[in-house]
Parts: sequence; structure tokens; C-alpha cells
Amino acid sequence: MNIKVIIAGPRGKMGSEAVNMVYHEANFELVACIDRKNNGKQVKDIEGLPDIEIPIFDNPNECFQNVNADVFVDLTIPEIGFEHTKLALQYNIRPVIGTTGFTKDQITELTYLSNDKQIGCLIAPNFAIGAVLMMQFAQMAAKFFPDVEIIEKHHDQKLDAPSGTAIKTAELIMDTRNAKNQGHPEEKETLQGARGANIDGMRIHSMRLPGLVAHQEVAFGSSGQTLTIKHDSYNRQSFMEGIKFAIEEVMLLKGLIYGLENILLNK
Ligand SMILES: NC(=O)C1=CN([C@@H]2O[C@H](COP(=O)(O)OP(=O)(O)OC[C@H]3O[C@@H](n4cnc5c(N)ncnc54)[C@H](O)[C@@H]3O)[C@@H](O)[C@H]2O)C=CC1
Ligand SMILES: O=C(O)C1=N[C@H](C(=O)O)C[C@H](O)C1
Repeated sequence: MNIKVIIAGPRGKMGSEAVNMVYHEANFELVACIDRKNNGKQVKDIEGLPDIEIPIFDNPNECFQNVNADVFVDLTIPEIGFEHTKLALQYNIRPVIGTTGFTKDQITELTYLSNDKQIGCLIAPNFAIGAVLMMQFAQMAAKFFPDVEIIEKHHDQKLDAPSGTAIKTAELIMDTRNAKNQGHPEEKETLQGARGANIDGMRIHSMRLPGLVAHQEVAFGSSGQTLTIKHDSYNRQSFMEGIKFAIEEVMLLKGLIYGLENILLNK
């Protein structure tokens, strides 16, 4: 049986790619989109989207109430994505969340809701398989190289900094590395922010430039050597294999998973 999917953010860079992927996937059926504009219109009315008569709602409540769906995919902004996710769970529709910038407290609240209702929910800061592996390799390396800096580089339309991927990478590293303040104990920033954001003593640097898509380096150093683990997404197609996998897998979950690695690496 087909998995029925609702997508929020269909006009966005990621949302439009996801609409096309879901439409072309034999086992998926796009049943509605949530867009803050275009209420009452159809997907075919939006430039760049497939020529299909799928309804668009600007009101998520109305959408979830009227459309029979299995999975809800959010690719919007964190404030809206969080509200969408809570609502989808209330309607027993399984969320697959690509939107980044959720706070720790928000993820905790969604975990409670999802686990309590025994409804699958997947939050993945990065759906690119290569990025998931990059984070895993970084976690492995941190065991041997506790001095580490994360450099993430994105297009200049990105709203959140640091990226969700950089935060997730730091969290994974924190699982294997004891907190350590890096650099000289008496170092001083003569220009605020020069050393980047500080998380558990490691630094995250965020670069924003037109021309970039999504890139991250995790640089480790020890006596006489450095190790750099690097991933590049050159287009948004790179995230689609992971979203497809997440839509299939969330159907089997009974609670919330944060990070694709938790299901991908057990396959
Ligand atoms: N998990 C992953 O693998 C990836 C996640 N992302 C994340 O996905 C999200 C979307 O990224 P992009 O498509 O690049 O952004 P975008 O700016 O191209 O698209 C954002 C979408 O959100 C919608 N939106 C904005 N404000 C809204 C509001 N107030 N109410 C309802 N909808 C609203 C816009 O209409 C648009 O459709 C971001 O959080 C980004 O960090 C991006 C790439 C990969
Ligand atoms: O906004 C983006 O583009 C991306 N956002 C995600 C993040 O914040 O990590 C994933 C990827 O880096 C692209």
C-alpha cells in the first residue's frame, strides 16, 4: 500500500525537491501540501512543481483534519515547523522533520508527545547519507583527538547558525569526548566571535556565502598531525535519498528518533 504524504514548505528549496521526489516515488502518494500562501489552490498552480491536482492548505489544522495521511514532512522554519510537528502528532500523522533550529526543549517536548502516543517521529538535521557518515566518523575520531573544531559552510539564505548538522556533530562528539576547553587557557578575543561558538569547549565556525549549498569540515589536531573529515552537498538532490528512507522507516517507529544515524546504521 502507498504511503500517503503531506509536505509543508512546497515552494522552498528543499520542499520543492521533496514534492518532486514524493510524486515520482512509486510507493508514495502526495496527498496535500501546507503553504502559508496559495490556500485553495493546487500543486500544479505553483511554478516548478508537478502538474498534479493536489490541494494546498494554509491552515495546518484544516489540512490534517481533512486529509487522510500517514506521514507529514516539514521543510519550513523552526517556529512554524515545531507547531506543525505537534499538531501532526495530535492527528496521529507521523512527522519527518528536516527543518533545523529546534531547541533542546522543543525536541524534548516532541519526544515526550511522540513516545506517549507511540507514534513514529523522525527529526534529522541532515538527510544526506554522506553527512550522516561524516558525523559518525567525527564521533569515532574524537575518541582519539579531543581537540576539534567544526567549520560549517552554507548558502547565504540560511536562517539558523550554527547549522543543525554542526550542533548534531558536536552532540555526537560530546558522547565520546570529555569536556575540554581548547586553545590557550588565557586566549582573548580581540574581535568578538573570532573563536566561533563554544560548545563543551569545542568551537563551531559558521560561514555564509552565495554559491555554497551545504558543507562541513570537522578538523582534529594533536601533536604533529591533523585529521580533517569533510562532507559536501552540491545540490538538494543529495538529501532526497535520506528523506525517502525516513518516510519509509517512520512508519515502523513507535516514538521519536533524533538523527538518521539511529536507524540508518542498523540496516
Ligand atoms: N535535514 C536536512 O537534510 C536539511 C534541512 N534543511 C532545513 O530545511 C529548512 C528549509 O530549508 P530551505 O528549503 O533551504 O529554505 P527555503 O527558505 O527555501 O524554504 C522555506 C520554506 O518555508 C516556508 N515558510 C517560511 N516562513 C514560513 C511561515 N511563517 N509559515 C509557513 N511557511 C513558512 C517558505 O514558504 C518556504 O516554502 C531549513 O530549516 C533548513 O535548515 C535544509 C536542507 C537539508
Ligand atoms: O539550510 C540548509 O541548507 C541546510 N540545513 C541543514 C542544517 O542546518 O544542518 C542541513 C544541511 O546542512 C543543509
